[in-house]
Amino acid sequence: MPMTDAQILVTGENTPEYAHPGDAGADLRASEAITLEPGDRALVATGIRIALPDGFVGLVHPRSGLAAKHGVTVLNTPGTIDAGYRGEVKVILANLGREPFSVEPGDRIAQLVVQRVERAEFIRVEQLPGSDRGEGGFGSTGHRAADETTTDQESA
Ligand SMILES: O=c1ccn([C@H]2C[C@H](O)[C@@H](COP(=O)(O)OP(=O)(O)OP(=O)(O)O)O2)c(=O)[nH]1
Ligand SMILES: [Mg+2]
Repeated sequence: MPMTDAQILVTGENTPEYAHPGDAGADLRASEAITLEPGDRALVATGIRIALPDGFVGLVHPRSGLAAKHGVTVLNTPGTIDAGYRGEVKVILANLGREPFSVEPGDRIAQLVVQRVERAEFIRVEQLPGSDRGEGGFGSTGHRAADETTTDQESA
C-alpha cells in the first residue's frame, strides 16, 4: 500500500497516476486529440474533475520531456486548481517549438503536483518593517557569480 498524504476524489477516466513511488507529479492525460501549430496554445481537456481537500492546491506543471524534445509547455505554469473547483481540469498547452505538435487521447500532457497551502490574512498598514534586501529585486544581486567581483569590462 503506497503512503499517501491526501485523498483526492476523481471523476472521469484517466485518473492521474504517479509513474514511480516518490514522484511529486501525477501524470495528467489528454481526453481529446488536438494539433498545436508552432506558436499556438490550446486549452486541452483531461476529462477529469477532482475534489481536493480544503487546505490543498493542485498545481499543473509542464512535463520536462515535452519541453526539452518538442518545446511544448504549460503556458500558465503552474496552473492552479483550487480546492473548491469542480469543473473539468484543463491544461493550457503552448507549442514554443518549430514543428506542429499533436496530442492523442491518453497522451500524458502535464503533471499535477498536490501541495498544502496557507490561507493568508492580508493586513493593510501604513509602513512595512525594514529588511536586509529592502527594495532590491529584479536582478539586483547580478546574474552570474562573476558580477560579485568583476564588471563585464574588467573580465573582457
Ligand atoms: O491550468 C489550469 C488552471 C486553472 N484551471 C481551473 C481550476 C481553477 O480552480 C480554475 C480557475 O483558475 P484560475 O484562478 O487560475 O483562473 P482565473 O483566470 O483567475 O479564473 P477565475 O476567475 O475562475 O478564478 O480554473 C484549470 O483547470 N487548469
Ligand atoms: Mg482565479
